[in-house]
Amino acid sequence: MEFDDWEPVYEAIRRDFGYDRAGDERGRDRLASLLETSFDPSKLPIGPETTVAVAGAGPSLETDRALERAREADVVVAASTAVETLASHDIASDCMVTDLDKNPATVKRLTARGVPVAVHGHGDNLDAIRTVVPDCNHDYVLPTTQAAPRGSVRNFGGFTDGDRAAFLADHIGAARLVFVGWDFDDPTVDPPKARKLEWAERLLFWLEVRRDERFAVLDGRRDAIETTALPIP
Ligand SMILES: Nc1ncnc2c1ncn2[C@@H]1O[C@H](COP(=O)(O)OP(=O)(O)OP(=O)(O)O)[C@@H](O)[C@H]1O
Ligand SMILES: Nc1nc2c(c(=O)[nH]1)N=C(CO)CN2
Repeated sequence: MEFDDWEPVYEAIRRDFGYDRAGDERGRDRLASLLETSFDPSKLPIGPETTVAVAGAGPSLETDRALERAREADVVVAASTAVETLASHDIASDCMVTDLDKNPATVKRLTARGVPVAVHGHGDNLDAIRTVVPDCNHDYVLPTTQAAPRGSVRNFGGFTDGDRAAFLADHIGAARLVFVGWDFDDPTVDPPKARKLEWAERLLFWLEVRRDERFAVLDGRRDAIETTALPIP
């Protein structure tokens, strides 16, 4: 995903949530100032033959079906707390994607063990960046932004941790994406999180159109997805 393609969608998200672009750029610049280099995403074992399980943190992640599909995948890219849920079932994540708002100890531990973590900087996690990133093994931190990329900080597209995981796997050239632990209609989430999940759903729809793939997680939902903000013909 080139930033030019992402930018109009980012603008729509930013307007919807009232995020300040300058704030997101501060998040990006804080990451850039702490990290001169980035983990090279092409080192992830993802390629044209690879099925990637993109794990979200919805309650369905602990169902037998979801765990089985995560085990069957070649590679697991997990969003935020999905890493611990999978680990509690002896499933290791090959990469974590996070904006550091829930489980910083996991971020530090994974990077220390050589598991890459895509750390997202935005206008509302400046303190977390300052307190967590210096304690990570920088060789395994992949800094990301939703604003324009700069220095070591990349933008692969995506907004919530889970859909950014999907855009990252897409960028590296995954053959197939399967989604586990995705519950768009989860009644246990608060209204702001529900709105974020609405955007996540739109973004996954955009991604499947771009990839010319059909994500089963969207089956039965496509007709109701609001697509006006998406550059879909
Ligand atoms: N029902 C759900 N509840 C939470 N996350 C979900 C759900 N369904 C899908 N997801 C995906 O799982 C990701 C990880 O969720 P989690 O609640 O652990 O992290 P988070 O740090 O609050 O996420 P974010 O900061 O992106 O909102 C979400 O970003 C979202 O993309
Ligand atoms: N400025 C800003 N950007 C974000 C935020 C957020 O709370 N503020 N949350 C995200 C995923 O939860 C992704 N991006």
